[in-house]
Amino acid sequence: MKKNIRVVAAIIENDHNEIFCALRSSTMSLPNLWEFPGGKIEAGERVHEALRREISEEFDCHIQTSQDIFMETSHDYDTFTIELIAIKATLLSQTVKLTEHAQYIWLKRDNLLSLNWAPADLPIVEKLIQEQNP
Ligand SMILES: Nc1nc2c([nH]c(=O)n2[C@H]2C[C@H](O)[C@@H](COP(=O)(O)OP(=O)(O)OP(=O)(O)O)O2)c(=O)[nH]1
Repeated sequence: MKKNIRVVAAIIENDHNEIFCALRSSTMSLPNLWEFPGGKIEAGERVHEALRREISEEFDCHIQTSQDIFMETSHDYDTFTIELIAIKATLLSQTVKLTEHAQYIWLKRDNLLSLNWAPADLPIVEKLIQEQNP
């Protein structure tokens, strides 16, 4: 049976309505694909707590998370099934430092589909675009 992983990801939006997108590096799993930053929820960890920890580890910065879950989606990859939980957030820090990712970019919703996203993220991207063009 395939492994099931629970991953939490942040939809970080700035004052210009741009969203933070992160490029997985060539040495990470799902290399060279774009994602919403986050990572696996550890045993016994609360979802929001896991998200703040992952963002701090991967981008050396702090976020404020929304209480609500924006979207929960699941996707079957070849070797595992992902349950992906997306939560909106804002950046509290002035700077972001990449510790694992290859790159990041702030994009308006209209431009999100120009990136090559991890397949599990596409329903989230689509919901974000619909939010603006209901
Ligand atoms: N963080 C994140 N991971 C995603 C997204 N979409 C998606 O398919 N994934 C996949 C990529 C990875 O296979 C998995 C998350 O694992 P990870 O490697 O980023 O998490 P982690 O930092 O906890 O992992 P680890 O290296 O400590 O084992 O979920 C997304 O939007 N954000």
